[in-house]
Amino acid sequence: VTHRHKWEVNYGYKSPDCYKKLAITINGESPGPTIHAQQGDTIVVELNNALFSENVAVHWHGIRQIGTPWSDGTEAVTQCPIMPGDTFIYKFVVDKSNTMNMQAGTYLYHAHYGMQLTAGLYGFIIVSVPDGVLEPFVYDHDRSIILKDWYHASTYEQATGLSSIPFGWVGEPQSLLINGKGRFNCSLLDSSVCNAKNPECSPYSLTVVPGGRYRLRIGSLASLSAMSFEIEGHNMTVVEADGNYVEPFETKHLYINSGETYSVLVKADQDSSRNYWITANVVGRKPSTPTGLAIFNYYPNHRHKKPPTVPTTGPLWNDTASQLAQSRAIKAHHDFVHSPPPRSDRMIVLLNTQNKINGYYHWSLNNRSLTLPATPYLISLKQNFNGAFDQNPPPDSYDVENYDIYSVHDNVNTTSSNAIYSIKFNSTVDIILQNANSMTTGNSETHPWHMHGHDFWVLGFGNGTKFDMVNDPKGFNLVNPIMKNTVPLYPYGWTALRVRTDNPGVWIFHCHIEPHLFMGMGIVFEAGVEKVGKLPKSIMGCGETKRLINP
Ligand SMILES: O=C1O[C@H]([C@@H](O)CO)C(O)=C1O
Repeated sequence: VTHRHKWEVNYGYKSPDCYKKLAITINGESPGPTIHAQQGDTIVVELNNALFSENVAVHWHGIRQIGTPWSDGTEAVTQCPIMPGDTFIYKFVVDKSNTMNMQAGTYLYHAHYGMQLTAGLYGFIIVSVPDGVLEPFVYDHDRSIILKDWYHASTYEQATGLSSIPFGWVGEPQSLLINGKGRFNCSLLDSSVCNAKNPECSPYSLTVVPGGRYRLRIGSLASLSAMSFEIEGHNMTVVEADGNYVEPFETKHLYINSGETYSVLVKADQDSSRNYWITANVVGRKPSTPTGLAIFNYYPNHRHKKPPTVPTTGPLWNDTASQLAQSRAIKAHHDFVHSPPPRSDRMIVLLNTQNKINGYYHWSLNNRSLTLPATPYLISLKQNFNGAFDQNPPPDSYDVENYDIYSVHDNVNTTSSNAIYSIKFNSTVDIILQNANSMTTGNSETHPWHMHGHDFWVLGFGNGTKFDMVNDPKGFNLVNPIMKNTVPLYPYGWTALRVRTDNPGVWIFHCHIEPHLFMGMGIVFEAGVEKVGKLPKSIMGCGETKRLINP
């Protein structure tokens, strides 16, 4: 089955939290329309860029693009950006089987150009199982909630601040949006700018029937904030993470980072004469954003009847131990374990640092801060445009013995680079993400890392630098690790991943905090690019690819 969508991407004034702001919309909406499909279906999105002054590209987050690496939607990596006025057709399967698993589940889409995710270009992709296939859990109703943090400053000002001297950090968001709705305190502002009576910012209300069993799909496309999510008085049973079935576990708070999706089961089994708060709170960074609010509405109470209670503020923002405990509790469902290969062919250790290059703030991996080339890597590699990017590969590790991750370093050897890793096709690679102190004394931040084109096994998390995969594999879960596409790296800690490079193409692996990616926090790798079929002309038109279209 093929699902065809026509999207017009355009500017629009939106007031999701009552404050009127210039946003980037799809067919007039932010969040954009949800894409629904069954596993194995084909999605076609005909995207017209109606932004008169900027390019666009859209990434299908969690969809592996097996056989269609040019549809990954990553500007400068897999395609030239879509220019103003142009129409581009994305076409891909959700999800073709590879050697390991099929992927029914919960996915996302969002802009992958500049900071257009922050401007509001985001939404859900929901892939259901084929008819007759059973999932390892039951529910009566399927609902979804997308989380976002929201800024009032324009993303152009933010991007300019990030790339200026003095550095202008984006700061904490003004609001948290639940299904595109939040509430900013308008009392000090003119009603033409901030109107508390605007129906656009009435809270999202999820109506449930008493006794009903709900599958709630929760995804976050925050620009910055990790959040804890809670439904007052109701426990949640986690059953899916990033499109993979989880050994069920119960929790009161769900921690969710940007780029992650979860499905939880919730039973509407509480006192049905009232409504309950749904809350989202910032964790991982010191919050200065009010709680995001929505209503868990028991039918037949009025949808907007206020719960009689004070909204929950969630767990302490800096209770890293409980966030780590939840990450560790996520295991593959016992009937859906895809065991990782017992050993790897290569290990890449990535030291995450914040540093300055020529006075500008950057984020770097092993002293390389990613800059993107004018010609997309996928095309350069297929066409042997060797001059299009730096041909010296970045380092596989850093000075593990001597680098003190607990102190501030100048990292004076750091450079901006568009070099990439070349990894053997169909090999097994371990990636150790190693956190460190930022440029602020006593501070290390949480970074959600997202990989394109692959799910990886999450082998383990720890504090400090003692990951020691070779000598102490005891600390790693090789029995029932969950596969994910996005995983957190906690302050002063490490996260260990294993991945099979079984998807020919060029892929980015990056921090999903949009300003951090903007500041260079990612790596690009190539595997099996010689196996990629003929590239469509539609991805070309920029940099050195101009001569391919007009020889
Ligand atoms: O990249 C960042 O910069 C600021 C701060 O470190 C410097 O202002 C911050 O909190 C980040 O996450």
